[in-house]
Amino acid sequence: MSVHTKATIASFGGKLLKLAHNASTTNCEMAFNLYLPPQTTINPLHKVPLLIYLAGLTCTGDNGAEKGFFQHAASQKGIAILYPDTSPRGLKIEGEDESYDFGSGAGFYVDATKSPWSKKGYKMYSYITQELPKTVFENFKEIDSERVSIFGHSMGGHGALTLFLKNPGKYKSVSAYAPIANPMKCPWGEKAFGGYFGEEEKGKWAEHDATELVKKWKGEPLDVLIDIGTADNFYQQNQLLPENFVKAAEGKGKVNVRWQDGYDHSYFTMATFADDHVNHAARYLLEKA
Ligand SMILES: N[C@@H](CCC(=O)N[C@@H](CSC=O)C(=O)NCC(=O)O)C(=O)O
Repeated sequence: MSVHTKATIASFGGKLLKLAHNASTTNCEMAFNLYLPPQTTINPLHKVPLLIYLAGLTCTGDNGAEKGFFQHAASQKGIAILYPDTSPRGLKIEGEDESYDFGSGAGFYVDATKSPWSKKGYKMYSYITQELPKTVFENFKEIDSERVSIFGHSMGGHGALTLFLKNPGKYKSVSAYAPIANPMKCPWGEKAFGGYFGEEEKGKWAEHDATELVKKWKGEPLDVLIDIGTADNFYQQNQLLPENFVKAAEGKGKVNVRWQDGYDHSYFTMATFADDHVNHAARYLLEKA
């Protein structure tokens, strides 16, 4: 599947590409950003690994690319970063654009099973795990499809944790900022899972809940980095529930939750700790690969 380039922007010696393609899973054109580090132009035969950043509610692929500051360390380490959108767009579903936490900008990285969302294209799990990476690897031969990691923020932190836990071995590492760690138990998750799966389908909800998934984890010992600000208003409103994830992950490896004093839910937090998250992925994409 071809992609078209809307802009090429120099960034930390590499280039940030603003791209779009027609996606069959989501039934619409999807915009995304891709950062190619300088190593890809210095030696075109040198393949670089890929780090996928999943953004939160209301975001597009632009938020992380423009405010996350991830290109700084990615440029030094020689890692490409993929910034997908957070939902399909413009599917003409009633209610699609009515609220910030459901529909447009709030795909929750799941494949909806409830109509009309399921029929129209709300299939962000398939899009992120299959169609988008396939498109990227076909069009950018300088990226190594065997070395992929994932991280994200808030709804995207939920996406990163669940995609990692549901696909042992597919991603070399995972980290998250302020993830929605137990969506079955918080207002954001209840609304999204009720809408995309149906209120009664609690078994389906559990298939996309990081706290439920980690209880069943049988893969390699975990090494998860999580940053949360002590001034995060959504943590204070019980939308994130990281303690539930930490408890459920006992005996499954390391879950390093760093409480960052005075930091909030915003991209100032992502930017401040960006190098740590890219370096966490780099340990698995470069050193342990
Ligand atoms: N509009 C909402 C808050 C929306 C919000 O804060 N979104 C966060 C992600 S929240 C979890 O997924 C975000 O990253 N926003 C984009 C940004 O650039 O900050 C409200 O009014 O509460």
